[in-house]
Amino acid sequence: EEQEEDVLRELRLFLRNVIERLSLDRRFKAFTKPVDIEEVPDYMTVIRRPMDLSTLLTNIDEQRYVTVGEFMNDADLIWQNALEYNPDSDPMDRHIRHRACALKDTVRAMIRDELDEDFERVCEDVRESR
Ligand SMILES: O=C(C1CCC1)N1C[C@@H]2C[C@H]3C[C@@H](O)[C@@H](O)[C@]2(C1)O3
Repeated sequence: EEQEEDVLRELRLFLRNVIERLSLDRRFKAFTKPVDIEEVPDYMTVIRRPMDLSTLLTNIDEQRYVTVGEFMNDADLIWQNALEYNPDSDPMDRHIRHRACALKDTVRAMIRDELDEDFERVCEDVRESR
């Protein structure tokens, strides 16, 4: 009912704000758009579920996330894929993995610091009711 739509609208606003702030952080520029498969032809053979900040934003607007947990499952793909595709000891891979770890920690800190537990519980109740 209306109250459910109010909760989901507030969730979308919170998640868009998280992505906006991540996208402004220069460390995370490589995560803002899908990996260019012309530039990296084998990427799709290694990474089954590509993800990036712009795709997260599209998913929010398409109302795919009813809980923060569902959003986190996709957000985690961004850094997990980066660690998987860039595992080598060369400086470029290490640089990407450092930024991937920073992205992981930054998202978790934002959620821990800014998401009310009771609000997430209401979102989970909405999910269970559907
Ligand atoms: O994994 C990634 C992105 C970095 C975080 C996501 N890429 C795979 C390629 C390997 C490395 C160097 C360039 O070839 C560039 O195309 C990529 C992009 O970085």
